[in-house]
Amino acid sequence: MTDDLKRQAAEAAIEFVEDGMKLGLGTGSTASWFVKLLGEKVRAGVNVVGVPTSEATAKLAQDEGIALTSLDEIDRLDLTVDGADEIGPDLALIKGGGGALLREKIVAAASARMLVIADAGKHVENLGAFPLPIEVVRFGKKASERAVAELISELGLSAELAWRIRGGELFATDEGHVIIDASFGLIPDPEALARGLSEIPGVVEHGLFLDLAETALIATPEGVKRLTRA
Ligand SMILES: O=C[C@H](O)[C@H](O)[C@H](O)COP(=O)(O)O
Repeated sequence: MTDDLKRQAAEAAIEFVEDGMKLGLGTGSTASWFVKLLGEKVRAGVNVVGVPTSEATAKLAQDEGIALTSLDEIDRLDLTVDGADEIGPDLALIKGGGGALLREKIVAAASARMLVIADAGKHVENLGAFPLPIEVVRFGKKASERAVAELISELGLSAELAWRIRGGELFATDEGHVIIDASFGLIPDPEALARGLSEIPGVVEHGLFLDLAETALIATPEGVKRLTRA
């Protein structure tokens, strides 16, 4: 059921693709549907070029026969289509459940437009039930963790911090960094938290995507809802 909804959101996003576009290609199970459907469009003759937001998406796009480039080769992307872990008020997002947040944010910021696609379960009244990914460099990672904890307490919040582990090892992002997952339950002021996290030297990026998504396509059992940021 959820997978069906993810596919429906991706199908709706395909309608935004025009011949000649430079596209940011998101990461995750929902964005993968978009990449697969884009592959069908390419095989049907539509000419696009993509910038993938992860090694996994690069591999999938290559398998689908989608031409790829990098942000070093082009000036600007027309459109980025990506999934999210949570979509809150004003299309504020939590992303990074798959660890691709850094490249995803760079690609979204280089795009004229970011379109986020999701099943209805991701649409929330307030951000924070999904643990917020915070990407830190390996050097001094314990000091970075302490700085994150201090910031959280200065902001009057509380959160459980956990290093992301996969296969018994610290999870490594495509850029070789590690991730702290911060379980807040509720993030009452995402802007203040985002600002504070960005000021910590060892924090490379965090999963709060604020003022980036312009449109959301949310697939519900009653059809795909389109939300636009005011
Ligand atoms: O790092 C991963 C990305 O931010 C994903 O877009 C996000 O986790 C949503 O993934 P999914 O569509 O698999 O739920």
